Amino acid sequence: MTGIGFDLLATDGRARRGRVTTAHGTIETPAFMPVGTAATVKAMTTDAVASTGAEILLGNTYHLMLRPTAERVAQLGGLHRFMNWDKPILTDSGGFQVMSLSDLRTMSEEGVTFKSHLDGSRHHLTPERSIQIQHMLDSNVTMCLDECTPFPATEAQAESSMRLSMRWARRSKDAFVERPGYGLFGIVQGGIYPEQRAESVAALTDIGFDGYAIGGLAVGEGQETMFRVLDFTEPLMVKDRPRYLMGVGRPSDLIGAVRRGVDMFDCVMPTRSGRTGQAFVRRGTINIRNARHAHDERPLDADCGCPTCRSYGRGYLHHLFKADEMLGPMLLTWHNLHYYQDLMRTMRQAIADGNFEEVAGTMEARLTEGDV
Ligand SMILES: Nc1cc(CSc2ncc[nH]2)c2nc(N)[nH]c(=O)c2c1
Repeated sequence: MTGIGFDLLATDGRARRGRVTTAHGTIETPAFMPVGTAATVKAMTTDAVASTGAEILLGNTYHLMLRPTAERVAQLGGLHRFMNWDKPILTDSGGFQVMSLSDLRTMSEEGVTFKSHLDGSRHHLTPERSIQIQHMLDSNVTMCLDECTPFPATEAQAESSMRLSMRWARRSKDAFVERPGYGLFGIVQGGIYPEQRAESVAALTDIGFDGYAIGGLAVGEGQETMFRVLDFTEPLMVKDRPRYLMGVGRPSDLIGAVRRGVDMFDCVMPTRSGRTGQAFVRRGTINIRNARHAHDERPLDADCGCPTCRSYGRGYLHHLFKADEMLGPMLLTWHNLHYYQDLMRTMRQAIADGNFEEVAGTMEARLTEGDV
């Protein structure tokens, strides 16, 4: 097997059931990838992450190059060994995080120069350097260095930004070291503009990648616009390679994007909001800090089989957050990640069974019931 393998196992409308094969194991798709930014999925051990059903997690070039540095992670055996995760890892290329985290950054044709948000030290990230860092991390899925076009952007701005990313994609591909079970994904840009999105898909397909991410979405455009961009972009993408929608999303985003042919997702929502006391449940969301949960002995979600819902009531979880006990963020993170994996498992089964629309419609309706 050269690069990353992908088998399309079933389709139901535009929804796809597939399997990605890497040197560190397989990933059933549609798949949700928990975010492990600084070599940890916050508040979770890797055994706990694996117990939720996650088969791949995300790392971040930006964070790891600053601390502890890619050289240190490589010296300590690579990211899998370093963080005790022996399944697949996908790493983002760093451009998005530079724009969202660091200040005093300058973009050029060569790459991006920025100051570390940790200690103000200066760093330079080029397509070549990003690919080299991801190789040192021993990442199974490497992402091209791209510029995530801001929203809103004019069509001219989106075109210029996308074309820079396409030139960087070519340089990323030239710098990538091919290894069996390891792959490089291109990232489609183009803002909300059909012609720009089409040009980007064509450019990346012409270069040739193991998978294709859809970038430049989940940047404030809203769900309706995101789905509209997917509706005219996805049909242009090759069917025999995985599609990865970056930074998405809430449960209703995942359902709508699977319906539109997306295979892989990542989002900080289940982990970040779990730490703030927001639980995702089948009927919507619960903010456990709300006083109405203080006396409630029911679990977060009666239909959830996670360790949190099996053993703890809302009243206890409410207490943990009010007392600022670290067990609170741990238990809500664990529940949210388990719920997200249950959602993906349900959609995978529905596509295989040929009743995706019925199952998805029922889940979408329940999400709006509220008053959980
Ligand atoms: N919305 C969004 C989110 C991310 C971060 S995905 C991620 N990295 C680490 C965790 N999660 C993106 N990353 C890149 N490279 N390009 C994008 O267009 C883009 C868009």
